[in-house]
Amino acid sequence: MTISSTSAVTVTGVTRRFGPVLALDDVTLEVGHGELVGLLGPNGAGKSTLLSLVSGQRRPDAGQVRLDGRDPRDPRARTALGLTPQETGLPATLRVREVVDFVAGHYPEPVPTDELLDQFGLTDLGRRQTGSLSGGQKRRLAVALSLVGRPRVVLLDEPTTGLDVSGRTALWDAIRQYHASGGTVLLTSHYLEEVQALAERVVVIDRGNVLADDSLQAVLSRVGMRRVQLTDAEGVRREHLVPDSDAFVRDLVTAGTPFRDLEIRGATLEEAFGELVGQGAEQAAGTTHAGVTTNEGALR
Ligand SMILES: Nc1ncnc2c1ncn2[C@@H]1O[C@H](COP(=O)(O)OP(=O)(O)OP(=O)(O)O)[C@@H](O)[C@H]1O
Repeated sequence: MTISSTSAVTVTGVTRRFGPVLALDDVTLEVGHGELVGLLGPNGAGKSTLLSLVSGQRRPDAGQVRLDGRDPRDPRARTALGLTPQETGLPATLRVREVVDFVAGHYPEPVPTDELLDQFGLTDLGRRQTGSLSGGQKRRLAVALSLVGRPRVVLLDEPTTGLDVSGRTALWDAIRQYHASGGTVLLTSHYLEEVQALAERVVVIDRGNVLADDSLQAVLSRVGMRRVQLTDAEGVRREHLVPDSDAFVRDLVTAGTPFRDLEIRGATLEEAFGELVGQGAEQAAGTTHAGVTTNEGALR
C-alpha cells in the first residue's frame, strides 16, 4: 500500500503491546481527507488502542502514526482533532452550556454554543448540571464537544452506545452533516446497522490485525449469499440462504411448489462481519468453526 503524507490519518506498520497482549500487530491504514470510515471488530480487537495512537494518547511500540502529516503526540497536530472516547468524564457541577463554552474557548472559531446545542437536541438541557444528565444525554454532549472546535478529523469511539433510537438518529444526522461539510470521520461501533448507515468504507479488525479494508459495498459483496424469504403452502414463513436466488426461485416454479410473499435481499454487514471474523478466528486457532455472538445487531 502506498501511504500519502498528506492523508488525514496514516498508520504504518504499527504494533502495540500491553505486556503479553498484542493489541495491534503490524497495522497499516490510511484515511483520506473527507472520508467516513467505520472501524469494526469484536471486543478486544484493538479498535480503541488504534484510536488512542491516532489521538496521540499512546505511542506505538513499532511503526509510525501521522495525523495530517504530523506526529499526533505533537500538540500542534491535535488542534484540528475532535475526539469522543468510549467514556467521557464531564465535570458534574458545571451546566451543559458552561461545559460547551469552556471547551469552545480553546478554539479560534468554535461553533456557536446555541447552534451546537440545537444540532444535538440539547437546547432544553443547557442550564442543567451535567451530573444530572441521563447516560444518553451525556453521550450526546460528549459527541457535541468533539465537534465544537470545527475539527478537520474526528475520532468517535462507539458514539451512540446507550442512546435510544431517536438519539441515535439525531446523532447520525449530526455526523453526516459534519462529514458533508468536508470533515473526516473514523468511528468504531458495535452497531453494524450504524456502520452500514454511515460509512463509505469499512475496516474490519480482529486480534490486532486488519482483516478487511474496503468500500462498504465490496465488504458486503464478500458474502455472496442471498437471503430468500417466502411463505409456503402451510402458511409457514421460511428463510433460505442461497448462492443464486434467481435459480432458486426458478427451481421452485418449475417444480410447481406453491409459495407467496417472496422477499429477496443481499447480505447484511452483520453477515459479512460474521464471515470475516469467523475466517480470521479459524486461521488463528487452526479450527474449523468460530462463532460470533450477535444481539439485536450489536456485537459484544
Ligand atoms: N491499558 C491496557 N493494559 C492492558 N491491556 C490493555 C490495555 N488497553 C487495552 N488492552 C488490551 O488490548 C487489547 C485491545 O483492546 P482495545 O480496547 O483496543 O479493544 P477494542 O477493540 O477497543 O475492544 P472493545 O470493543 O471492547 O472496546 C485487549 O486485549 C485489551 O484487554
